[in-house]
Amino acid sequence: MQHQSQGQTEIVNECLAVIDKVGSVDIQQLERYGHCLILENAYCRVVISLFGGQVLSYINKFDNKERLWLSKLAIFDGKAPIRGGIPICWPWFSNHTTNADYPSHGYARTQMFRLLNAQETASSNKIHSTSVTLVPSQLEQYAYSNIDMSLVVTLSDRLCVEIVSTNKGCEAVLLTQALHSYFLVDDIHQVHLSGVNTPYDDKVNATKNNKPPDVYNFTKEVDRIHLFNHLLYTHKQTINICKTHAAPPQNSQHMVSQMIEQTGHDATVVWNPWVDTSAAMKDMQNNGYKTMLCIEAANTANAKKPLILGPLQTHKLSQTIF
Ligand SMILES: O=P(O)(O)OC[C@H]1O[C@H](O)[C@H](O)[C@@H](O)[C@@H]1O
Repeated sequence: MQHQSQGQTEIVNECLAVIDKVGSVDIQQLERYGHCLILENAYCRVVISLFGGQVLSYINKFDNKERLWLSKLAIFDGKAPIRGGIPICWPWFSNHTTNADYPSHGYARTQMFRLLNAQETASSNKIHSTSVTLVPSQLEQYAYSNIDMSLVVTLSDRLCVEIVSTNKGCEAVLLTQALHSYFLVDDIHQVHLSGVNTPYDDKVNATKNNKPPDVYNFTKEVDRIHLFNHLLYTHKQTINICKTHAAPPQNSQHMVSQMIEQTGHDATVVWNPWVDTSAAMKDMQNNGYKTMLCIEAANTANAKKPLILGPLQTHKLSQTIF
């Protein structure tokens, strides 16, 4: 359990004031996770840790199944990044491009977030949605103070997570980032992906521009950055995680177990650490890799033309999970 500092008490009190009249949002101190926002409506329930603004659980009441994987050995000490759910990698993805001493995947995932706003709206199809806007509590670190970031989590009959970044300075800034979602799967050996079909850079063997697989299944460690050429960031990509029933072969049947949509990205990262890398991670069980698959909406430095945020420009990166 996290130790509660004075800063945290302020953050929690602020949350209470913001959600005062919003019935579908609650704040609770959960046994293992610490302070979390809970959004619940007739269709779905989501749990968001104030540490890292990280979604930890998302259940769609359509089938009452958990969609996200959270490591049984995840560390909740208020310092280390939490292994699982939807970590927010911002304002850089992977290693920092110029400073090797900076932490991997940025600093948003290891700080407390404040709740700025919570609201309920009825949309045209009568599905009520609840939306919360969170912001990192400390933006001044690592010379990124000129970029404002907010995290907008919207729950309707689906979950949408969006990172909104605005450059309020007068110099252009390279922005790399990811919604590093860990999806829960029954058995990675019986999973294949559809909709991820652009060439990829392979971080496992450091090769570039590899042809995407015809049948995207999993038999070894995978750490791939699939790149797009579009530069307008308006392209909506639909990805399906499918369950493969391969026996007997003549009756092969593929079932979609998870649909994901993403926009604002120039890459989709697909990661499964497999046996050895799982075993080497202290916050992952040895067999943890069997029930997880990361599908990440990302902007990466691998892009032909990486995302440069000009003065007063805003960029939105989003992932919707059904
Ligand atoms: O262990 P973390 O810092 O959370 O990173 C976990 C993984 O994130 C991404 O998917 C990267 O492509 C991987 O190379 C990395 O191992």
